Formats: sequence, structure tokens, C-alpha cells
Amino acid sequence: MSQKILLLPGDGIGPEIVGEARRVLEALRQHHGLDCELETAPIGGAGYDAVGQPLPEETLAQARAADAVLLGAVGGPQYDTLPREVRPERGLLAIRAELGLFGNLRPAILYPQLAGASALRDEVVAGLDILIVRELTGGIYFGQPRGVRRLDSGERQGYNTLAYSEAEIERVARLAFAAAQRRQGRLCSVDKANVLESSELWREVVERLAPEYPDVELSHMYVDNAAMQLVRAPKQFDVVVTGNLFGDILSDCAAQLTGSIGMLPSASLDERGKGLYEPVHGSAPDIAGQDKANPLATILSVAMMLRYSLGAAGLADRVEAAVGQVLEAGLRTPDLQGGTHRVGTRGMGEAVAARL
Ligand SMILES: NC(=O)c1ccc[n+]([C@@H]2O[C@H](COP(=O)([O-])OP(=O)(O)OC[C@H]3O[C@@H](n4cnc5c(N)ncnc54)[C@H](O)[C@@H]3O)[C@@H](O)[C@H]2O)c1
Ligand SMILES: CC(C)[C@H](C(=O)O)[C@@H](O)C(=O)O
Ligand SMILES: [Mg+2]
Repeated sequence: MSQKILLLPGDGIGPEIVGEARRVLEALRQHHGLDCELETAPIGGAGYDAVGQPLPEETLAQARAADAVLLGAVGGPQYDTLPREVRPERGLLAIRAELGLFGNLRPAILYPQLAGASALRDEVVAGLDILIVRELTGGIYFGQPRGVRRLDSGERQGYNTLAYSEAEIERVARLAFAAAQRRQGRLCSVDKANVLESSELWREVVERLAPEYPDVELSHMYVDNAAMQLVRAPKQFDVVVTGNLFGDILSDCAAQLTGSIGMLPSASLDERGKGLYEPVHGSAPDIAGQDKANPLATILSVAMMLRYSLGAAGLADRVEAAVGQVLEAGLRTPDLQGGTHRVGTRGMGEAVAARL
């Protein structure tokens, strides 16, 4: 049966990179029998421009009806002065919450062809393959109360709430334990349990689950040390599980180990494994519309979509192999050092599609 894929290009470089992902999907449809229908809908600033909402109702309905969703990126300086409730980023947070996408898988893999492009020395990063499992629908991003209030002194105070329930911790921890079982069997839970009560509970719940996964070696690390260890000796990590804000920050940090943030895909999954797929990076307004953005994070997100939501692991392998081949051939977008052929967004997308 034909599978429905919803494309949400969003803002900035979003339409450019999703355009290249579409090219890859069309190559799979034409040459490898992928039976899919592609639809497109606005989100973020594009949603605001279209109907005054960063997550239009129609877009949400289409996302619910789709087998999988691919998102580019949202946001841009032209939207930064809008009221908070209608800013593009709220549209992204809303679709994650509405679809119950609590488990965000962010693999950071160094392609061997990009060894010299990593921020770290070859011997420290060669063969790097980390999976960051970020909790995505809780924590300080969603905690209530939140807002800006007037204090008795007359000055304003901005405030947010960091809260995690046992159930929220347990479901993301189980996802991470299961991922570790399929990988090297090591799970590091990252928190700030020396200061935060929410982290103390996080650590307790993760620890309580450990006996159910005897084949996984569990460790705990404070987030400040984890940031340092990621750039000191990243290969000590196999799977990292952490909260929403810590995971946001650590995944951008891990991106640089792989050569560029333009290389990091992600999958945001619900309880049943249905998902939204998106590159880890943002809308990159500084390079938008210039054919400079690296589309590989989005194309690799398509591979994750094929593997996790569309039951097409073989096609996922093909897409990842095609990415390896274009890097092997020396093609590089401006964000990637080295190589022999400078290409733009389109040139990179066409090269991957051609190898399919
Ligand atoms: N998932 C998302 O939609 C998402 C994620 C992060 C940031 N944002 C939004 O994006 C806007 C810009 O945020 P930012 O500048 O902090 O982060 P960003 O990730 O957009 O850009 C950071 C830097 O990385 C570069 N970069 C990012 N993606 C790239 C790619 N594919 N190829 C080459 N270079 C790339 C940019 O040019 C920029 O120099 C903001 O409005 C922010 O809220 C959205
Ligand atoms: C744009 C923003 C809401 C988003 C986040 O913080 O989750 C982004 O930084 C990400 O990493 O997906
Ligand atoms: Mg981020």
C-alpha cells in the first residue's frame, strides 16, 4: 500500500534542503519501487505567513494522517519580534507535543571520508558512532508555569519550570536501553543530579530500570562533564540519554565532531514508533537562498524515516551508502573541509540521487 509522507519545508534553508530530500525520495520511487505519496504543508514562519499560525490546523491534521513526516527547519530573524505564541519555534514544539514525539534519536557518526573535517584529531574521532537519545516533549521546554512576570520591585522576571515525571523519564530511558542493546551495550545517562531535584529523580528512575537490561552497562555523568568529555574523548560514549535542554545542547556539540552540523539527522518518535524526521540544525538564515546549505543531514533523516517508519531498512542502507559515495568522490558543500569538488545544495542532492 502506498505510504503517505508529509514534507514540512519550513523557513530559511528549509525549502532548499527538503527539496533535495524530495529528489532522493523520487529517485527511490522511480528506481527502487518505493511506493509513496508526497504532500507538502507549511509550518513555522511559513505557517504564520500563510494563516497566522506557526502550526496550522490543516498541517497538524495532515501530519496525523501521514505515515511519516519530514521537516526542514523553522525560524528566522524576521519572526523574532512576533508575539511568543506565534513564533516559528512554537510551531515545532507544538507538533512534537501534539504527535507525542517524546523520543528524539540523534546519531553522531563520523563518515571516514570526513576524518580531516572533524573539530578533533583523527585518532580521537576515527570511527565515531554515538547515539544521543534526547527527551523531546517534557522538561524545561514545556514545564508550567512559564512566562514573564512583574515583581513587587517593579522589574520583570522571566521564568520557566523544569519538571520530569517518573513516566516521562521511564519511557525515554527504555527507548535508550533498547537502543544500547542493539548497539555496543553501553548507556550513559546525563543529568545534573548534584543540583536539580528533577535530575535526582531522573537518575533514580534510570537506575531502577537497569536490572531489566542486564546486557547494558549503565553509567551516569553530570552534564557539564559530559560536554567536556564529548570533545575530549567522544568514543567513550555509545548511547547517551538525557533531558530536553541538555540533549539540545550536547547534540549541537556532537555535530562538530562529525565535521559539520549539516551532517546530523534525527528521528523524533512516539510510543508506537511513528515519527517526524528532521536535521538537527536550524534554518541557517545566514546562508538561506544561496545554494550553500548542506542537504545531507536532511537526506540522512530520510534514511532514518525509511528505517524506522516505512519498514524499508534496505533502502535506508542504500541512501546512507550513496552519501558515503559522494563524500568518497570528494564532493563537499562549503561547511565541510577537504574534498576535491565544491558543490552547492543542489549539486550535492543531485549527486546523491544520481547514485540511487
Ligand atoms: N529544528 C529547527 O527547526 C531548528 C533548530 C535549530 C535552530 N532553529 C532556528 O533556526 C534559526 C537560526 O538558528 P541558529 O543560527 O542558532 O542555528 P542554525 O543551526 O540555523 O545555524 C547555526 C550555524 O550553522 C550553519 N548551518 C546550519 N545548518 C547548516 C547546513 N545544513 N549547512 C551548512 N551550514 C549550516 C549556519 O549557517 C550557522 O552558521 C533560529 O530561528 C532558530 O530558532 C530551528
Ligand atoms: C528550534 C528549537 C525549538 C529546537 C529545539 O530546541 O528543540 C532546535 O534547536 C532543535 O534542536 O531541534
Ligand atoms: Mg537545537
